[in-house]
Amino acid sequence: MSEALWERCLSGLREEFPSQQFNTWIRPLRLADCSGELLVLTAPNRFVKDWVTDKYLAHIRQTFINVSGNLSADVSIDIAGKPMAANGSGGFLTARNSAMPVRSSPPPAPEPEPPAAAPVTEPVRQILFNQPETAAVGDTDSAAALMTSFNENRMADVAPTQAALPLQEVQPELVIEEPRRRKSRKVDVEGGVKHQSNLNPAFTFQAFVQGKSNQLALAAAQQVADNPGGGYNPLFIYGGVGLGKTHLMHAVGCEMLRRNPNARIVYLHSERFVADMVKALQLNAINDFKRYYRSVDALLIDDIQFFAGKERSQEEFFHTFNALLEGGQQLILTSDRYPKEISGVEERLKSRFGWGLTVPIEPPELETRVAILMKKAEEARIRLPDDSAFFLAQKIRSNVRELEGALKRVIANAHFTGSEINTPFIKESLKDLLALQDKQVSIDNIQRVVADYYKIKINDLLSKRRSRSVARPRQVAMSLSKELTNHSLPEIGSAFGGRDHTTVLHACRKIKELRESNNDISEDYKNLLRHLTA
Ligand SMILES: Nc1ncnc2c1ncn2[C@@H]1O[C@H](COP(=O)(O)OP(=O)(O)OP(=O)(O)O)[C@@H](O)[C@H]1O
Repeated sequence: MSEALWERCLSGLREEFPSQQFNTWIRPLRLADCSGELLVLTAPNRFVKDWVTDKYLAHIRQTFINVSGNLSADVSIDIAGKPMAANGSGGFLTARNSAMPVRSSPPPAPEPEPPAAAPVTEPVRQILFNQPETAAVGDTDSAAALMTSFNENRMADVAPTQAALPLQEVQPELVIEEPRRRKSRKVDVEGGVKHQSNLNPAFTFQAFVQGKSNQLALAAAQQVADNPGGGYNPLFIYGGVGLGKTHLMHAVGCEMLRRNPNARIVYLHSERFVADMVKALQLNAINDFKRYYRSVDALLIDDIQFFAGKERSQEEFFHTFNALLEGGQQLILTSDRYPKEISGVEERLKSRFGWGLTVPIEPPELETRVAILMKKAEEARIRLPDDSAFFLAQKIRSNVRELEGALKRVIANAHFTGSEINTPFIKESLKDLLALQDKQVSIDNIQRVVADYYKIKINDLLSKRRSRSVARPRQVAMSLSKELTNHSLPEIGSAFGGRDHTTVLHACRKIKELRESNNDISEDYKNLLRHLTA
């Protein structure tokens, strides 16, 4: 009975929350008890408990009151620490202790330790790394030789060779003329393996601007930096391009290194992991590869979606992942989408991605974009008037990388021409970019075209009317706005008569569903898309 009540609450909550929020916060909750008026839930760890209590408890309580019909019903949330009610959905189970990540399936048997590695032979060294035997790698330690070289190879595409710099000596700064370089930092560890962190010392927590769109990801990253290998392992950050995932991941690594300069932290892009593995396989050096990646304190892998379709790499990563988790070493992963939505990646990996904490990062809203610009200007030691920051933030909405790129262009122009930065100067410096932005489809334009197409008034789209003849075109227009513009869900909601972002999300889902099941809607949508993007 109590389970049925909780299931009904869950269905209600699933309808009300965007899937991201539901999957991250509500789904991991487990029913512990439901006696009379009190629904007792457990959260997999303190972070989830605190966040849900703060943000969602009132909502859950209201839903419980609605489904139970008991006006004085209450909800409490505890941290999972005892066996919980059986419930197959979601990715959490109680782990060794309440602070540990919780698991959806029994942990896999640990893989046997790789046998002692054979030395890297001279031909191998030369073929792979183009290095003579005298290269500065430990000749007697093949793992060190191989992996140092892997990393030197890796660094070749991102940075010229540089002496390692102590982190605290590096001031974050906005480099105008040249993209900022990553500093490589070699760390000696037992067995002689040298790790190169590849961390960008400019990507710190201090340099990261907090906003509504990223506060959760930032809070989670700070928790991980405070307690690496603890309860939030792996930390999985997902969201669109240029929104700060890599920055946050580096910030954790930088903070860990600041606290413990001997920490072995390795950052790499997933494609590099694949490339290294392929090389290791070709050279019969896979055991060195395994030993290297399993001997880190923290492994940070960016854009994990690039593992899609690469089965052998997934297999290797799967074992590395398990070994690191078993060893209490921290994993941080990023992806452009929610783990379960990454296609071409094995289910067992996807489910493991959700064992720790999965947090979204969203496009920043206007205020955050302005704050980011002010911060970047401050770092570059230039004066950016408020109205100019506001103007730029209004014009460039897509992502932070583009925003930063636009500011860099303005700064460079000002530098070369000796001009003062103000709004007219920005307009002049970015006229090509701004013209392109203006050509992009706007919500206004979408509303006008959709209203014309369905022969209704624009005001109807913005009104509260719910008749099918108006509600459906409104949903189509919302869905097109999501697809064709860079506006966030709340921004779209507000452009449609001040609606909530959940209404927009519901509209997008509904239209997606209808386009698959209803030929008329599918045809209408295609026509409108064609018209708007012609
Ligand atoms: N909140 C923020 N505060 C300050 N800088 C930010 C913020 N968010 C993003 N940035 C900056 O924007 C740029 C792009 O961020 P980053 O590379 O982390 O994006 P990403 O989400 O990893 O993108 P991709 O998916 O393309 O790898 C970086 O220079 C980063 O410092």
